[in-house]
Amino acid sequence: MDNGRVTRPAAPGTGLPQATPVTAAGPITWAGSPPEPDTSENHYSPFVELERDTWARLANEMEQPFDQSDIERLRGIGEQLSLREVAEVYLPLSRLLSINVDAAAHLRRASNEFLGESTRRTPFVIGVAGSVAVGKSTTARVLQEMLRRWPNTPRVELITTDGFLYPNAELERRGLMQRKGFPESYDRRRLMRFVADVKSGAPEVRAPMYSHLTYDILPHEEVVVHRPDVLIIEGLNVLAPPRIRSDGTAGLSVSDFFDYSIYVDAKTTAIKQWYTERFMRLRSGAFADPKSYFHRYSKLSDAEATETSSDIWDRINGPNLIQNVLPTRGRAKLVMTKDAGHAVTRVLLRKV
Ligand SMILES: Nc1ncnc2c1ncn2[C@@H]1O[C@H](COP(=O)(O)OP(=O)(O)O)[C@@H](O)[C@H]1O
Ligand SMILES: CC(C)(COP(=O)(O)O)[C@@H](O)C(=O)NCCC(=O)O
Repeated sequence: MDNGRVTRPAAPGTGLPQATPVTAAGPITWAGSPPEPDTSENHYSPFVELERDTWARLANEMEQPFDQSDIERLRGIGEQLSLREVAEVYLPLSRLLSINVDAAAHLRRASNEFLGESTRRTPFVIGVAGSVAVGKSTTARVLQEMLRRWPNTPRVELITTDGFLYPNAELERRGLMQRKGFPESYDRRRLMRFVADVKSGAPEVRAPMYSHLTYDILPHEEVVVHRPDVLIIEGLNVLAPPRIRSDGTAGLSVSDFFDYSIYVDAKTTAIKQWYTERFMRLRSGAFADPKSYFHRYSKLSDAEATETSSDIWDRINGPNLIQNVLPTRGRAKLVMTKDAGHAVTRVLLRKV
């Protein structure tokens, strides 16, 4: 995990435009008032659905901020990310997020004025949820890099929730080694405290770190978050609903502290395929390192590797997706749906 700590400064005039109005993209059919009340099934959905073409048109006047080397650096193992995908999908998304950051600042100022308060700006927190292997990390890294180039958000930090998994020794003790990634495999109280501290404006908040290499928490490492303009929190369960207490009342959930949330979505069959393909790549890459927890898998034949990854998926990641992750999709403010080739084909936006 590199936390995307890429120190490339926002370059005024060479990156993104100062504040291109979204309407510069031309007529947006979904934004107009329909002549007749919408009585379709969609009427009852909390989301407006935008096909890729409509979404991509929003980027019309915006300048491509990345070059090919940025793409190579930001894309995860096995991910298909192109300059076109960045321009047509992620650029409008970063602009929408930037608009939301401005709106939150405006609301805070107006509320302060009304209440006679003088509260300080705290980080704008964005949650990125979705299955294992769906490409959350790439989405989060791309957004981090893009948001840094908008004038109102130069300081964007990123953390992944795997740091809040219990260490393997504790998972063993709780009988959860085969449940890694399920809600109960995380120290949810610690994660909640972390997000609450960030959102209350604490100057320095620390998070533990996880290593995919050792498949365990790194006991002597941590990520330190210093009151950024934006904090992106990426992880499987970031949209999980609150737990119900024994007296029947609901507690808080991490997402109560989010200012915005994104769910990265794709068909389960496609995600399983991506997981398997990534496993094959890791076999000759990361697993070849003797320090890798999965080193024993580096010697597997193609057929054995396919069987092993399929088994891990069917026992752990697949059931977790169905039981815990997918049910949180409707809690997101925005859902990005990918096709089997990793391209985003539509965007669902919560109605405002
Ligand atoms: N066993 C592994 N060894 C090394 N890297 C891994 C391993 N498993 C996953 N990764 C990397 O960790 C990151 C997070 O993966 P994951 O949690 O599946 O989320 P996503 O694919 O949605 O970003 C990805 O960049 C992936 O390539
Ligand atoms: C570490 C993960 C639980 C993801 O954690 P996240 O950052 O989403 O909280 C996942 O990548 C994982 O390792 N799952 C366990 C099963 C497997 O090895 O694929």
